[in-house]
Amino acid sequence: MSVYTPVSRSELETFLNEYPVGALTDYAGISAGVENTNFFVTTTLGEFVLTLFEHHTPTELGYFLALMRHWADAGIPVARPIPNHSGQLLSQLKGKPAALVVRLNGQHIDEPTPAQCAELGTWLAHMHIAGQTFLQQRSPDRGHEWRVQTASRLLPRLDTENATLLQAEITFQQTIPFAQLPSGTVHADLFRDNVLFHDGQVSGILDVYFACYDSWLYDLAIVMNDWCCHADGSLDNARALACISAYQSVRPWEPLEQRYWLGLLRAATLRFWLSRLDATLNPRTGDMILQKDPAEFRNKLLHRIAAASVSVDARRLLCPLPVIRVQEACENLPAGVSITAICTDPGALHDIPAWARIHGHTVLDTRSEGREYTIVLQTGQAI
Ligand SMILES: Nc1ncnc2c1ncn2[C@@H]1O[C@H](COP(=O)(O)OP(=O)(O)OP(=O)(O)O)[C@@H](O)[C@H]1O
Ligand SMILES: N[C@@H](CCO)C(=O)O
Repeated sequence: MSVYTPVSRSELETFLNEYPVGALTDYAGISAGVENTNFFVTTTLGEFVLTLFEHHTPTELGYFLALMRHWADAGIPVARPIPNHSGQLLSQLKGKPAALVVRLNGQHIDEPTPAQCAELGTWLAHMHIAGQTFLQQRSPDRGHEWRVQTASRLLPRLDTENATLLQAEITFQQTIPFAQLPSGTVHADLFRDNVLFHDGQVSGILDVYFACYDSWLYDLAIVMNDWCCHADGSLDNARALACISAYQSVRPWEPLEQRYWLGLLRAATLRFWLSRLDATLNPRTGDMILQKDPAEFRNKLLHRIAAASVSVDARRLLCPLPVIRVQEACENLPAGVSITAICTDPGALHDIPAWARIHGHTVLDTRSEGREYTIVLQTGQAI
């Protein structure tokens, strides 16, 4: 992260006196990350990471530290928190809640291979399964409700193009039944900068501070959008397939997950577009603040939308064919695909939406321009 709260050497020495970690030899602020203040700490007995939590409550932190211990006990390579002399995992420094964890070996990977994406997909599925025996639950702090509220707060500050995109995406997101999707404890922020690799294996899963109870596949979508993309934001099929297959070899998807996968990929891009936009428009103060680019996720969202779009051009066909053409085009489509039907028959403005509603799809827009009629639908279930 960025260092929001500076810590002097003598303050750190006093803090470390409460831990069985020996005497301080060196420490340095970590510039990666955006949420908390982190330091690498070297003592006479080992290497550690000190985190000062910038906005979480002690209750939430109790959840995160207990989860780290739970996942570590289950063999997941997360950093194990160190108890102080009183047996507490959570302490205080500079008036902020603070914790000391073991520093893990390994390096971040900028350009993962399909094999590394598969390795990560496997670990993510194991984390989801291990999470089933973790009995505490925490609501998502960047979940659907947050996305809707944040969008409405930021919309007036966006230019027309971005505002139109954001508004349309929020409308689409309302069609996803988030509460019905198979859910459990998820990491919710498993980007490349939160994973360490050593000798081709995952050696560290870091930064569980967005972990919560949410849709498992949304967690995989977050991974996919960071690990399996080309520079332009489009998905790299080889990496995406490797990651999904490895995940499913441990935990196969349920039918509802198959159906809403495309929508969850979009939800996961929207989440990070919004959080980065928010951080840009409402910056926090501190030293070494790292600001991540919102446009990266706006572009990813555009690619996910385009990948989930079908256009039906029925302009040369006669009434009542537009509905049949839409039906044909939609055959076997999963939910979350947007269908734009263009026709010259004014009856299509009524017939296509009526057909769509019967089949559980959502009509996003109907408009007419001269003698051309456009209907935009969102599939809500396999047709
Ligand atoms: N236990 C650890 N072992 C090794 N390196 C670590 C450890 N914890 C953190 N780091 C390093 O510090 C960086 C920042 O940590 P972390 O991701 O937890 O910060 P954050 O501010 O919460 O970040 P984010 O922006 O990802 O939410 C990591 O990317 C990693 O390089
Ligand atoms: N991983 C996030 C930052 C922390 O939530 C991002 O890249 O925007």
